[in-house]
Amino acid sequence: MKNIVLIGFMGTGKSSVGRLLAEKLGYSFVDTDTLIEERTELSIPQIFAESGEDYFRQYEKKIVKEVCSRANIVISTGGGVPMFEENRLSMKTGGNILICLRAGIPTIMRRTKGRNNRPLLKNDESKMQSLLEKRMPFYDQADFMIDTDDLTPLQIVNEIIVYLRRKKN
Ligand SMILES: Nc1ncnc2c1ncn2[C@@H]1O[C@H](COP(=O)(O)OP(=O)(O)O)[C@@H](O)[C@H]1O
Ligand SMILES: O=C(O)C1=C[C@@H](OP(=O)(O)O)[C@@H](O)[C@H](O)C1
Ligand SMILES: [Mg+2]
Repeated sequence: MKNIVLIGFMGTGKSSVGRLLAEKLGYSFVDTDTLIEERTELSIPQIFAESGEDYFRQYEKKIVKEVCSRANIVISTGGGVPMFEENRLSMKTGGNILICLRAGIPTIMRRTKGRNNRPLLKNDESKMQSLLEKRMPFYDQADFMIDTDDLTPLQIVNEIIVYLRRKKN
């Protein structure tokens, strides 16, 4: 069976929704950031600080390729993953289903405020807006998109399950 891959900007809920979706579907769950942290034994901010973003992106590409070639897993990606052609190819391999979670800037600010685990998020609304705009065309390549502003993680999971059932029939 194919994998279900969640993409989207930071704070849209990929990690939390992915875990819950996997539970509901009886699939395994992999979060690419968590796997990178486990393999390197470093936190994401430590990797950025010690080795730089380019090193992180190379490592991320290897991890994305590896997990996307597996089966029956829900994969939550980091927000930068769809920006790279190599990752887009890895994610589409074997007919994986790509689901994009969306949220507006106020929601993203609210959900990520007070956390310092995202080195690219500087609590600057206009920078966030321009990064989101730059990335939007790549997020839009997903098979299915959900606006998460007014939904709980459980409601989002239910919407995804309805979509998957409809797609199957
Ligand atoms: N639909 C939602 N409603 C309210 N809070 C949410 C929702 N989705 C995620 N969150 C919260 O927002 C924060 C960021 O979510 P996370 O899953 O880490 O996002 P991402 O992996 O996309 O960066 C977490 O504290 C999470 O509990
Ligand atoms: O958008 C990005 O470039 C990033 C998003 C983060 O993951 P989340 O989207 O899960 O926050 C993490 O991979 C890293 O901080 C870089
Ligand atoms: Mg995440």
